Amino acid sequence: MAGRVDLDGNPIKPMTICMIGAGGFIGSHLCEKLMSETPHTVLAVDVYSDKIKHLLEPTSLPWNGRIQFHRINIKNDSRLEGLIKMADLTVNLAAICTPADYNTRPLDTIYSNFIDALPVVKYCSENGKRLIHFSTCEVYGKTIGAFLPEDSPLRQDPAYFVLSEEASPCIFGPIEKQRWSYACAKQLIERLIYAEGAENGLEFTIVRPFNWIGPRMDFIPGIDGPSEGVPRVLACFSNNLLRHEPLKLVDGGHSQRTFIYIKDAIEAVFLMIENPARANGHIFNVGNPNNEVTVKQLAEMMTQVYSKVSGETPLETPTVDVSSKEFYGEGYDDSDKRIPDMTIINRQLGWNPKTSLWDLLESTLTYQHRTYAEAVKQAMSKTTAN
Ligand SMILES: NC(=O)c1ccc[n+]([C@@H]2O[C@H](COP(=O)([O-])OP(=O)(O)OC[C@H]3O[C@@H](n4cnc5c(N)ncnc54)[C@H](O)[C@@H]3O)[C@@H](O)[C@H]2O)c1
Ligand SMILES: O=c1ccn([C@@H]2O[C@H](COP(=O)(O)OP(=O)(O)O[C@H]3OC[C@@H](O)[C@H](O)[C@H]3O)[C@@H](O)[C@H]2O)c(=O)[nH]1
Repeated sequence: MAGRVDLDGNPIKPMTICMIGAGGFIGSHLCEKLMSETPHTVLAVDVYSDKIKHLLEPTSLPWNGRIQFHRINIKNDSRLEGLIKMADLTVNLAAICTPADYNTRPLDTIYSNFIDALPVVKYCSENGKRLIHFSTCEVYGKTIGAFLPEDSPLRQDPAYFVLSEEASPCIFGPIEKQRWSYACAKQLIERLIYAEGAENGLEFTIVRPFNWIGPRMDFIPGIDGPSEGVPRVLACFSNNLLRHEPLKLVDGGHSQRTFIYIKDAIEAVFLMIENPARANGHIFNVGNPNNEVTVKQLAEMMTQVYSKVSGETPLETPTVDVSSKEFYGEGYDDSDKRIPDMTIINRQLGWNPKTSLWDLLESTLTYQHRTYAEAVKQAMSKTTAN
């Protein structure tokens, strides 16, 4: 840890970071790396702490005293401003961010992603504190290419699908497609933060994650989350594989995504944290353009990788099609394709992702199997006995 320098060769001073949503998937990985590799202190704010319990106890851990957990719901807790004032930097990760909620709980989604984030922005701006805010690749919505005729050669032209922070428009569906409640709320908070920067000098960085995946993402229904809950695709497919049931392809699984390993993505956030002069005032795509697949291809790959890591033979029919209405309910819609333009993050931070989709699935599914296989087996035998 001694002699750590930033990208311009300046020594990095220990800082205090108020991390809101620290108990979630991304927060837990950030906290882990901050504790093991830096001298920084974290004021970890969340309503849950299960995913960072291993960092909080026992008190003999080498970073004891550098991480404090504050069980706070930011909707209604006056302690928040004090914590932001105590810190040099606030990282805001708190949000409802699972698509199954966007069309079924649109009010909670909008409140969580816009209204609840407002005081955080205000406290940072009023107290002259730096803010790193987590937005989403969903602010781009659909690609321009999605509106071209199916057989148009322009669909192959990157100008019609690569998503660029400074050039791409944000294209959402109609209001009755409540899927876009999340993207729209995230877009508005981005605009507010940008305006605070322009009018009041707020030092900010906005992160747009493109499908970060890895261990500790979401939950396995009925094991460490509600039986009827619908997590994001990694956990949905993991659950199907653990239960030896077909993976469900929503509307045929034709949508395309680029997946990035959480550990690669965290490196990018670290560079932002420790290089304010290069990160302030910027919006960054953080993804892996080399890891693009259709959801159907993802299902096929996960089936193959899971068979390798678990030693179980895949089902003869490993996937089944399901309509989005049946799976998510009324008001669902989808992003067609998400390839991040990497120009700005390359230029400002010299960062590039490293891990291939196969490798990241292998380490992630090894973790899923080790963590959940036994519990799922027990839960299934109990259900059969009943
Ligand atoms: N994982 C991805 O690929 C991805 C993609 C795009 C955007 N993001 C954004 O990154 C952020 C973190 O995502 P994640 O994947 O870690 O999700 P997550 O659900 O695992 O983490 C969010 C955390 O915020 C906490 N939280 C929510 N509301 C809160 C409140 N009112 N008070 C206190 N804590 C609250 C939750 O308890 C949870 O621990 C979110 O803002 C999300 O929109 C993530
Ligand atoms: O079991 C499933 C689950 C999901 N899917 C499909 O898989 C794709 C990816 O679904 P995810 O649940 O991971 O969520 P999305 O990629 O659509 O959105 C995510 O992207 C960025 C973040 O802001 C959020 O974490 C989330 O909104 C979608 O096309 C979805 O319809 C399936 O085909 N089967």
